Amino acid sequence: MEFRTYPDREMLMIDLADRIASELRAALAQNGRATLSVPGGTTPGPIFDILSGLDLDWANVAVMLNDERWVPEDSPRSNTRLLRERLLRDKAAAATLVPLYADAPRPEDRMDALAEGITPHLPIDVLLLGMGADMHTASLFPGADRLEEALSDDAPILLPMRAEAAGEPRITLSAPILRDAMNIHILITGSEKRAALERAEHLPETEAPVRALLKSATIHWAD
Ligand SMILES: O=C1O[C@H](COP(=O)(O)O)[C@@H](O)[C@H](O)[C@H]1O
Repeated sequence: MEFRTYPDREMLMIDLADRIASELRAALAQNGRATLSVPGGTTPGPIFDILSGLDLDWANVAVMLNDERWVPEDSPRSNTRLLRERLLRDKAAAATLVPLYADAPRPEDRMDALAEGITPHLPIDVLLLGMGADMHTASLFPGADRLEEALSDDAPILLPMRAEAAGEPRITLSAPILRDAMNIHILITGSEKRAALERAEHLPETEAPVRALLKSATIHWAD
């Protein structure tokens, strides 16, 4: 694990967006297409704003979420909504969104169809992860009902996930799919998350799910 500290959040967002763009360009040069997988939540918005204006062959980039809250797209809780509003606009409007939500009462009702849509876009070229202060990443929450299954090496691509801290039901990429990504970045801000990440290194994955991704990740932090 590599830990990068930035003088402030603005520098972090500019630098990391630039690094993500370079990695996407390298994947495009090598394969003619690239897959970018990103978190939702409150932290990555500024990176999305920067990326959306960068010159890149976006028409050959597939963008997907690491996880989604099972809420319709007009909900303020929808990660897909965040993606559409902050990333898939301007130059990045040409990218293809690989959906992680479909209109159905439960994630289980659409799991297979959504996984089928993801398969052609694997492995992920560039993975950006967030982390909660409870050490969850994607929707791999401590204490979640299907966490052990999602952490196992033979986990399916996608799993439904329910946890008290999660609020609504979730859908998430599993740990092996996330771990298979060519480039892995974890974006965290503030002292609480930094302390949580340092704790995670010494805890089992069931208590600190982010640990499942730490080995090959670069952590990007600013206060
Ligand atoms: O619920 C979620 O939380 C994490 C962390 O979000 P943040 O608001 O603390 O930045 C996020 O990475 C994940 O994608 C999201 O669904």
